[in-house]
Amino acid sequence: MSRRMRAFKRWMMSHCIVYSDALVFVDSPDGISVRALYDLKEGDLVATIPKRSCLTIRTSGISSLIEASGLDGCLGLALALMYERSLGAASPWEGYLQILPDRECVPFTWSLEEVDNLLVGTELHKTVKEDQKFLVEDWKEYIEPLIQSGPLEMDWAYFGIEQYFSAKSLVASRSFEICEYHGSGMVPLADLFNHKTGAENVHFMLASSSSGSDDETAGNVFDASDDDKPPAKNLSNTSVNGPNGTLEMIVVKEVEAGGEVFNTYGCMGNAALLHKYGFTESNNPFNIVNIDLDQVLGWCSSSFSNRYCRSRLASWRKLNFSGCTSQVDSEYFEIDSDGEPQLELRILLYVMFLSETMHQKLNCGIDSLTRATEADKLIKLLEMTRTDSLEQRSEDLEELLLTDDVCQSLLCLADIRETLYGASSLKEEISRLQNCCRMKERKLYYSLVLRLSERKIIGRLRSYAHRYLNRRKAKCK
Ligand SMILES: C[S@@+](CC[C@H](N)C(=O)[O-])C[C@H]1O[C@@H](n2cnc3c(N)ncnc32)[C@H](O)[C@@H]1O
Repeated sequence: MSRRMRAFKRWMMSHCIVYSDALVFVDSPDGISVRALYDLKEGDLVATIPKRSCLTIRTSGISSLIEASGLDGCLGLALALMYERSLGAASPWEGYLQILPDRECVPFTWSLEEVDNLLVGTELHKTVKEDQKFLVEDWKEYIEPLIQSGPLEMDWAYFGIEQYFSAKSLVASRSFEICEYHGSGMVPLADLFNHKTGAENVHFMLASSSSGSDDETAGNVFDASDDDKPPAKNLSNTSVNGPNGTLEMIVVKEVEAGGEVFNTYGCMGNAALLHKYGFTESNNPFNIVNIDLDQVLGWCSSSFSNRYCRSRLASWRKLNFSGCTSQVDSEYFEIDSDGEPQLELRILLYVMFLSETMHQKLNCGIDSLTRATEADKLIKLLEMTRTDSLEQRSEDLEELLLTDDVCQSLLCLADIRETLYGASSLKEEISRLQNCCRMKERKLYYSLVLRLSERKIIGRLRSYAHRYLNRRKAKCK
């Protein structure tokens, strides 16, 4: 066992963190992971972690300054983390802090050149640039004034912009939402488990019956893992609120002796995994690709006049359709991992290609359509804009949107979306990934996995459009 792991184990013991002797902590050049020494069975309680041992804005030595400055959330926690790190051996969390990496390799810590080279075309490119801008703004607005005139002597060496980025990367990738009182916090031990999409072995829970809990409720254990769960990494149900109490770690899926014990950080695609945690997975079923509304409109205006496009877009909007919106204020459509484009995009393209007569008919009846339920709206739209009667079963209705024009425009949009990745072909990127070492070229490796997972979805969008073009051809024969 490594020296830092031994020190961490001693620290856990002195902070009443108790864990099963079936858990083994493996410290390798790839980071720390947790393995099972013996078989773990569903329902086994494998660790208990007192809330008091967690580093939160309430437990940190700088809590009064954080409260007085009105800082909360991730920013407050990042300041607490920087402060405890600045204390070195004098911090009550020293034994825990020494096992943390200096920073997590999340894209907002990359250089601008790396972001531009590795993420261009991907769902993260714009977002990461915005993140970097916002982080600098936050640091200038909230942290810098504390260094210059704060009541504590805060040293630039520990509270500078670099240290802030490092702390934020650790907060993003390792913090858990504990309860309303503590907010999110660094939870020692719980943050040693790696993620596996849809295949986690443990869940973290707030134990409502633990001694010292402020809010003792009927002895139940709160489990944040119900069907419409927040990510299991999130313990945000506040039924057990207050400074004291215990977090528990329970096995939800058995692990054989020797196997790695995984947690889940939630159901998310590779863009979100890379964004928050600095890694990606191959074959992640939650991957998606987005196509911006601006790209769709740009392509439409290469075929139609601007006036024509505006009027078709206005009809689509009058029907109360819209794309998704992001933190960078763009409107976009999702293409799911099977290559199926969001229904709203198919409807927009359908409306774009309506004949002038049908478009006029639609506009005359648009008020009745807006009053229809979501389910009826599509039926009414198709009834109003088609010459033949609708005999299809409802599951086939969406297929009626996929006219030849709509399918052809999906193919064009796929090509346009793909150009954003730059000059390298898909084949070249596959061979780059094959020759890339994950350990030595982490940023390149994970960004290539992201790029390829997105480009594969674009390929599936093409197959989707071809499939419907072929079906229509076959029907016409
Ligand atoms: C909560 S920590 C997990 C413990 C971590 N491995 C360590 O060394 O302390 C989260 C970080 O672990 C790494 N990680 C977790 N799951 C991973 C996975 N499936 N593949 C690669 N890295 C992973 C990522 O660097 C992530 O930001």
